Amino acid sequence: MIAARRLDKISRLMGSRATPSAFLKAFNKESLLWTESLNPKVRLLGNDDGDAVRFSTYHYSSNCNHSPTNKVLRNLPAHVKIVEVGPRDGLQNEKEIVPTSTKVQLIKMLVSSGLTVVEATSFVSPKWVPQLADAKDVMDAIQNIQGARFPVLTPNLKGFEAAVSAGAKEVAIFASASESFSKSNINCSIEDSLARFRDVVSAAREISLPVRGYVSCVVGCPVEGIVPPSKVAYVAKQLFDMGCSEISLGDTIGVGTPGTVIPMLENVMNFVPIDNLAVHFHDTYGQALSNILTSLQMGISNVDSSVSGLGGCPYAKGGSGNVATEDVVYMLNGLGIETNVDLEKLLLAGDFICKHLRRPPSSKTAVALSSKKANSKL
Ligand SMILES: CC(C)(COP(=O)([O-])OP(=O)([O-])OC[C@H]1O[C@@H](n2cnc3c(N)ncnc32)[C@H](O)[C@@H]1OP(=O)([O-])[O-])[C@@H](O)C(=O)NCCC(=O)NCCSC(=O)C[C@@](C)(O)CC(=O)[O-]
Repeated sequence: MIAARRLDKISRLMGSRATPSAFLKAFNKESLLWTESLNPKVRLLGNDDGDAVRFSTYHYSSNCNHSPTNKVLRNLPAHVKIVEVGPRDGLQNEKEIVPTSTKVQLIKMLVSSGLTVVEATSFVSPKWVPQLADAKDVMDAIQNIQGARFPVLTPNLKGFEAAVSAGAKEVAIFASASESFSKSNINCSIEDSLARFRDVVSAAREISLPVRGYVSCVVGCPVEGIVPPSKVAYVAKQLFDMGCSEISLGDTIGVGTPGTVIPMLENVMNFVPIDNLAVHFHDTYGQALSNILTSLQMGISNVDSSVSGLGGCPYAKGGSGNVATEDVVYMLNGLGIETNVDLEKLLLAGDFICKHLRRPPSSKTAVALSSKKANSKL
């Protein structure tokens, strides 16, 4: 039986989202096992028959709709927030510059499918990313669209000020866990970028604007190869400590598998509360959905994706598009996880932009449904 004093301490630690090491320090294995059985928000990781048992505090949704008897599914969140990045991450990498009116129509269709966060554009140098040079015009045209938030990327104060005067209500800054990628993407070192971002976050704070922080190259870098999880955790912590409300962890070149994603997430979770984390997977090796499922099982409930799998960073050679939003929604529907997204309407948005780009829709879901339709006509 655990004494009342100890119980009180356990609940205080849980309330404060204590790190696993704090739990380890404060309690013995028995009390943790006991706590786990009472509260699904605390979970043991690894085997528990040695001295070096690893513990982790995962914060799960309390109203999860899965049967607690299913060990694989019981820890999944009941709801996932999808951050649609197609109009920004998707279109920044297209050779052809998409007209503003097409971008705006795409955003409208995405919102009408039920997506509540649509990253609209970037206020970056038009010399670096000419595809998004019409950022102000896009923002002007979407001002009156209801039902969604439209964050935009801002690499520095110049971009932040332009975004705010164009009506942005939410911005995102983007750092990298790889020194080489930081230089090629934003032309400065990681430390210099963090100093710039502090200025952006403090300017945003003054006008109560939420700031999202990206960390790129969280498992691999096109130049440096493997990126150590501790570097990712360092940059994520810096962004969180400076005031970012959500940290999106980007596998920019899509090389991750659950084998590399799990240790990376474990490291980051030691410093950033899980509710403030999002995952952003590119699908170069077809691993994005397994990485997302793994992340959900670890307690993440914010997922970035791009309609029809558009995307890629012009400064990340070898990377391919993001995971397709249609495929994420299909998987989440299958798992009984709410997204509030209407898959049919989302497919229409994918079809719309792919027609414009003169290519067939490339989400697996769109391909499967169109061949099903074709077969049913035979
Ligand atoms: C950061 C800079 C600007 C530095 O670029 P720089 O050349 O080092 O900047 P600078 O301060 O020396 O300025 C050079 C020129 O750019 C102008 N400038 C300076 N800032 C801005 C601005 N905000 N908006 C418009 N113009 C700007 C500035 O006024 C000047 O104009 P000039 O005097 O030559 O006419 C540049 O490197 C840049 O714009 N990089 C953006 C690259 C980018 O957008 N990459 C893709 C997004 S990141 C990504 O996709 C990854 C992510 C987020 O999806 C996650 C993942 O997948 O992992």
